[in-house]
Amino acid sequence: MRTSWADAVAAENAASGSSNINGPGGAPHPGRSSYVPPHLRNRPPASDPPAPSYSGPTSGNDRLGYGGPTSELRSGGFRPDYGHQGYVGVGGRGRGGVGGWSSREPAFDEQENSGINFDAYEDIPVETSGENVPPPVNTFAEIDLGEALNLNIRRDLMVSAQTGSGKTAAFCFPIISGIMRGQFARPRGYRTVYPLALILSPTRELSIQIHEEAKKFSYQTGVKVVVAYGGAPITQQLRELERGVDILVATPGRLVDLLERAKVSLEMIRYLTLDEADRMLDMGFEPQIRRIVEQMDMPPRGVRQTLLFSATFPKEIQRLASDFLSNYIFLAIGRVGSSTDLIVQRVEFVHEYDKRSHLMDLLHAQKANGVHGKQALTLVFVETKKGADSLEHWLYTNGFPATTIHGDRTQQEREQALRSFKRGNTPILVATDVAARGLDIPHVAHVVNFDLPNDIDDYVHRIGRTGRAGNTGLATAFFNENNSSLARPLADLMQESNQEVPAWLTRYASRASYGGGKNKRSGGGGRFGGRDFRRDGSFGRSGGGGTDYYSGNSSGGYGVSGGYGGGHGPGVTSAWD
Ligand SMILES: Nc1ncnc2c1ncn2[C@@H]1O[C@H](COP(=O)(O)OP(=O)(O)OP(=O)(O)O)[C@@H](O)[C@H]1O
Repeated sequence: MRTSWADAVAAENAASGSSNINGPGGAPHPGRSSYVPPHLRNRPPASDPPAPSYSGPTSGNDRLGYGGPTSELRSGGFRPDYGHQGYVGVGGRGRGGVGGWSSREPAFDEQENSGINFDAYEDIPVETSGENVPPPVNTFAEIDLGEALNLNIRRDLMVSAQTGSGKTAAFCFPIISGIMRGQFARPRGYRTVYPLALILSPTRELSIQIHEEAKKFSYQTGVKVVVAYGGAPITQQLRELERGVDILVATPGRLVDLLERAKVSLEMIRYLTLDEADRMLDMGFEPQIRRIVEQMDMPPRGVRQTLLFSATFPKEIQRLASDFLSNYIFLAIGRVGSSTDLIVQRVEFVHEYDKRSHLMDLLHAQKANGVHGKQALTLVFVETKKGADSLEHWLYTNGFPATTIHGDRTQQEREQALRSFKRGNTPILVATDVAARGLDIPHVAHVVNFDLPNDIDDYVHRIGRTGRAGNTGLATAFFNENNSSLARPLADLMQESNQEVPAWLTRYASRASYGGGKNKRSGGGGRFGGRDFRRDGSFGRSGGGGTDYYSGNSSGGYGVSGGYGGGHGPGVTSAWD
């Protein structure tokens, strides 16, 4: 029988009687040698990367802090003869000081997360706003399935909850419960089906995942869940629909197709959920969403119940979203990487031409420190589809089994890539932003932002692929001059999440302070978890006068050049499908 990486780690943990080999407060494995990247050998500990005032690969602007001659790095590929002398940390900016993994950092050999840290839940701040907010429920046991749930599901909801906190269950439970309790007399169409609930999500893989979760939750309830998404044969999906559907999970494009063919009617929709709602209402999806919600036969707001969920909720998007909601409650739960410290974030200064060798160094270190030399599941985000293919190829030829997921691959290839990654067959997944949101992949130990996104919210979602459900994770970002516009929001986010912000990033951030752009944040004391825009008195429907957290202007110009969610300059292929 094949054993996956995760199984191997679990077995090792069981054998050692510990689920946390080198976790917080734990000591590194005695006797386990560690890999030293070539450019760090015989070098003093890391120092600061170049000050932002320099530009170009001059000697003063070089990665001296990373150990010297870049020519060595540029030519550096996989060299199996490297000695193992104790890894001192690429970039060496761990929270425990210079070099090495600090005792608070999740080590790479901590590949299997240590189980859910339930204590951390107590530290997660929860805020609500809106009228007549129902009292909170702290445990499932205390739920009065009658009154409390009925009250909870009577109101519309906009939820901003940190990644991996369990939003899927949060919107599925009331829907399933409501369907079970309701008496719905549905029309009998010859070829048309009338679902009671619609869950829309921005990617096919996320729809598949929500469908799987919703099916588990509705097991033995009689509630039928069907999924419809693009890139897969529609005939099979139609067959499933014809067998009956209560909850339809769909991507917008395929749903529009089904509506146009009159295969689905939204007339009986009682529950509408937009997962990753901010993404669903940005430039890319908004027209399709408006068409589905406002121009077909869906009951109006106030008649249906509408639930919007995401980890991020820019104010301009909240304003758009309020068109779909009626007298709603805003609920903010936690902040990404917040006081619970689940995701350790590192940012390293890496020139464009050094990125590959730098990644290779990280992967070697990870492998050397890993269990039985196995690679921890690592998700590497890049900007473009072409970039994803090319990096995957390069990794593969350098001895690291990798696969890739992006919009130019067939749906079959995409699903196969995800499966292979989850099983540890190809423990490195090179991805565009198509994998940034919602995907719940157990055991992702490390997220690498090989190319940083242009938008801080995309960064938040990407790093959220690790550190899920109370587990710990590590996120490393490669930063260089091309990412200057992200310096300030990144520094703010890291500071807010109690991460160590490198001095050079702070310098970049202070230079970028007056740069404007959609990453500009208003006022002090940022709130990355989201804040109800209705509480900002100046934020009117007309869009005048308010300082938008993102747009930096008051003309409602969200999604200016580059566009939210894609954020690509002219001539660059969109990473989204
Ligand atoms: N009460 C719970 N106890 C234990 N695990 C849970 C609980 N609720 C959810 N989970 C698990 O936590 C993981 C993350 O949940 P989910 O995918 O719904 O997160 P999310 O908040 O939607 O994240 P994202 O913002 O990335 O979409 C899942 O594996 C889920 O099964």
